[in-house]
Amino acid sequence: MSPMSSSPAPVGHVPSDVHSLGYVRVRVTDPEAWRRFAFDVVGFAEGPGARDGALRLRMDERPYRLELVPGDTDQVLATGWEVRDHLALDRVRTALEKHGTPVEELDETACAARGVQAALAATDPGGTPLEFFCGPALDHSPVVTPFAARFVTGGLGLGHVVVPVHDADTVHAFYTEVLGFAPRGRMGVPLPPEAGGPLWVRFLSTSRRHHTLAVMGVPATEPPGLVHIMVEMAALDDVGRTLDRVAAHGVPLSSTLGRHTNDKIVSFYVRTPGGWDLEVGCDGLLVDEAEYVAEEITADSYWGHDWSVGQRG
Ligand SMILES: Cc1ccc(O)c(O)c1CC[C@@H]1C(=O)CC[C@]2(C)C(=O)CC[C@@H]12
Ligand SMILES: [Fe+2]
Repeated sequence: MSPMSSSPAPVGHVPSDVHSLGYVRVRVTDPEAWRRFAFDVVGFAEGPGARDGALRLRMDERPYRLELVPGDTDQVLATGWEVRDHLALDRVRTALEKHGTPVEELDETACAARGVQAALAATDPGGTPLEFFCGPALDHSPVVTPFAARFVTGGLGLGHVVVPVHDADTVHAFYTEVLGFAPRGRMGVPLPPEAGGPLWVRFLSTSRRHHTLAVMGVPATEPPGLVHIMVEMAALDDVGRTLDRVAAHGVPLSSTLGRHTNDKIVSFYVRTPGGWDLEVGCDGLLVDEAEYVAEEITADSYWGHDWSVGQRG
């Protein structure tokens, strides 16, 4: 490009080497319950290439976006952050090392098991296990989901993940200052007076998706280390039909349908067999970074999202 040409930064550009939430790997104690939940209730496609009894939930041209590994705890194994290429992966490694975060390079076997060219493993200051990877091997066969729902992924990644953290400020600083995530605002969740001040949820992203990560400040973290994972479907009818199947199968809801005030997503939350929630949504906002400022939302939703449904017997 000639030095005279001034091409504006693309709308929504966040200057981070982290491109998107590429995958999440979770250990699960009940793979059979997960099989029914994933394929008969939610309607993921089954992805190819799973090893050792793992389940691969496919949403798009990736062999999986969620990988469920059988084991004796329900626990997040890795949030998998995708970078553009091996050069970006090197820069991420340098940034982590400079910050003093130990980084481990995944060997060829581990990369082959994940279907990626190269990957690093680290742990964030809140204790969430991280992987950074580049070069995902694609599956070009048609994405045939059981109920014909289509998922919104692509450059926006799989959706978002919310993790519980003890020290939200330190974790927020790690993602913003070390990894270049853009702050996308916060919300204070009121607690009963005896519990002290509000519980803060802070939102972050590397793309036009309003948030790909949120950290929820809690007094103490414990497994599964996940509050929820959000997946976005292409149409309200996909979400509505999924809600019908949740009811038909008697799977417990954690929250009714509603529209969030920050990412504008219309979603509901359903309890997974892993003891954390899956948020199924549609109609997410595409942030224009040129216009955006980090805001504080003072209600989680414009309407709906009745969380008391999850507390009922
Ligand atoms: C507030 C909000 C905006 C966008 C989202 O995608 C989203 O998941 C939320 C809700 C975050 C948060 C939660 O996940 C656990 C239960 C919480 C703390 C509530 O009880 C209200 C806000 C909820
Ligand atoms: Fe969410």
